Amino acid sequence: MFDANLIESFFIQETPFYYYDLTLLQKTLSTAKQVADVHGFQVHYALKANFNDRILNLIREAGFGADCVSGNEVRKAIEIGFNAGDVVFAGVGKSDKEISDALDYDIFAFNVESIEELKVINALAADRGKKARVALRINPNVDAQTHQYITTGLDENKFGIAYWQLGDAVEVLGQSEHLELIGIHFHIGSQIIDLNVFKSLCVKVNELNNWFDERGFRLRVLNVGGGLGVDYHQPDVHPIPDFRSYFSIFNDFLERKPGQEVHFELGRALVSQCGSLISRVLYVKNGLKKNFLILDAGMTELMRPALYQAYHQIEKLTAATESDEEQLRYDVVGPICESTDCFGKEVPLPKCERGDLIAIRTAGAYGEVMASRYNLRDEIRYVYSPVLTDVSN
Ligand SMILES: Cc1ncc(COP(=O)(O)O)c(C=O)c1O
Ligand SMILES: N[C@@H](CCCC[NH3+])C(=O)O
Repeated sequence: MFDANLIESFFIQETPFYYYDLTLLQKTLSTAKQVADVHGFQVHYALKANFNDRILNLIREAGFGADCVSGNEVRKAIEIGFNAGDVVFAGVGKSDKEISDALDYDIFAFNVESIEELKVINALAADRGKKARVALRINPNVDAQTHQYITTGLDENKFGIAYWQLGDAVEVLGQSEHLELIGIHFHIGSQIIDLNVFKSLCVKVNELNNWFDERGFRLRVLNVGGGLGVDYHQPDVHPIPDFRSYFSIFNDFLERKPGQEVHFELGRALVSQCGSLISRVLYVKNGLKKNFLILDAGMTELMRPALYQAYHQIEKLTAATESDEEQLRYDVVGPICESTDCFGKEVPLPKCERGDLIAIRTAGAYGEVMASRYNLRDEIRYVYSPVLTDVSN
């Protein structure tokens, strides 16, 4: 990802910053879009993964819709130029104001997460003399086989409507003149690597699709959410996720009824690999038990390692003139006043010194967006590679 010229250009930048390879982003988007189109699938990009303006613009231009989790994300999507008719809004705690604004924008659909929320949307739509399109987010109790902190589709998770409440939900829908049920929605978790998990999801979606059909609801949309994982260990081997295998599973295992649309909400899979956090070594501290590499970036810039003990590949970016020397092992840490401010332990790296540049890879998703000002840190900066003019290259 980093050639000598690019690394030279990094040396004159103030660090830390996010580097976004927009060429890789465009290739990722066009691959995903082409494969989705083959099956007639629609993809809404989950803004929560990264809502950087340049990135959102490329995603909109590539023909994706937007999946939002807050009123501000809905507004952002509209400001960037996504059609309101391509915006969906999920979230367990939508406020009255967020719902009202989304109704005023006339978004495509609300993914509704509780029976109470159905009633609130109905009342707010009634105030406006409108009919709100809703999909029921159902918790299918499917184990996503991912980190327990990012599993969302188990009974113990707060997300979605439980099976046992579906009868009540249907009753409320029957009494709600200002709601139109357009579909069912699922999202079982994030960074899912075992694609068999999605087969299990399809089984549940098929059962529920039949359940609604038997009760006279002709669902227009089956929305299976996002969750496709990326290769954090070998970003250069798998810079683009295997969208072909992923979409094929849904093509093969989902039983679509005539006219039904299948929607996805991918976040991480589209934007992770195009982003890296670039940082400078401030100090090399040789302790009794460990060697520490103290960077000018910390958990405030990328909190995934501190929050989930997430692995990110760490690389020394060497100027063209330098030769690679002795390999050492370092605990790579930041300047924040927390012991969890650590990007990796015992990381094998060429010998480092003050001023060296370090890249923390696969940071395009849930990186910049989760940055904080803790310790009154600076606002995060970013640098972009040029965009491709011809995406087919
Ligand atoms: C409802 C919903 N849709 C889509 C996503 C995007 O997930 P991912 O980035 O794993 O594709 C999330 C985040 O987990 C989500 O909560
Ligand atoms: N923020 C998480 C994933 C949660 C996705 C949203 N439900 C991550 O960094 O992996």
